[in-house]
Amino acid sequence: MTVSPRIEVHPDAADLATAVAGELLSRLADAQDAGRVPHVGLTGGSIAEAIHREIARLSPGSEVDWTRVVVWWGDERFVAPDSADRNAVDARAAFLDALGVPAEHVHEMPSTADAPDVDAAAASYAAELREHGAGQFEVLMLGMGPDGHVASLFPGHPALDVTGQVAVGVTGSPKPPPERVTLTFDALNRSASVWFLVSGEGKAEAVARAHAGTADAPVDPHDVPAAGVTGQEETIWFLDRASASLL
Ligand SMILES: O=C1O[C@H](COP(=O)(O)O)[C@@H](O)[C@H](O)[C@H]1O
Repeated sequence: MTVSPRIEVHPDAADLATAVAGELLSRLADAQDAGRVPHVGLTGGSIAEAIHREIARLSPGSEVDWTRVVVWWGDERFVAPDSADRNAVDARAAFLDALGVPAEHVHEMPSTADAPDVDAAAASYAAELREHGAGQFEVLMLGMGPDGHVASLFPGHPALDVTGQVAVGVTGSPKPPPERVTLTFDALNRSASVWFLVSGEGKAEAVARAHAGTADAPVDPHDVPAAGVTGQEETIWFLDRASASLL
């Protein structure tokens, strides 16, 4: 069953970051109360960085036990492990290290130090994920680029058509760096909750295009890849006013 996406608009990027961080802490605490060890999918990008800082700030006032949280990524740049281009480098610096998430619970995608090429990196991450439910995260957070890309699935790119795989290597990404690893649509669509995190006027047109579909004429994910991802139980688009301005 597909559940209709919900749109939540916040005044600006700072409010959006605070709201998402607060909601995530509350979901994680609820999951732990219910006896689960929540698995969360992280993303990169400008608004994600602000959210990570808010998670670190708000966490001490929450009930979340970070030793019982497991983190994964929806996509990653295939570069050196300590490169500032890595999505994981920001997340580690902003909150994972400070909050004491155990190293064995932090599942980074392979870097150039871990795998010979993007295909090997994708195969290795897929195997790791398959041991843990192949991407059935409690919450999967995703950014969206101004071109509508999600994770590292870019409009018109062959990776969009990969099925029956959990992860795929990407070469020739239109946004640098060119080599990346991304979860496929199959895997991105397995999570209970999918949260899109989108801010800024530069994303307004892509947001409007992602939501322009109808039952008879759905948006083609080849044009707007973000439109091809939904959660099993909920899909929430967390927007600021600027990114929602063309809805
Ligand atoms: O390249 C990427 O871009 C998107 C969005 O980034 P933003 O800076 O435009 O917010 C991000 O979601 C993705 O994880 C990342 O690899």
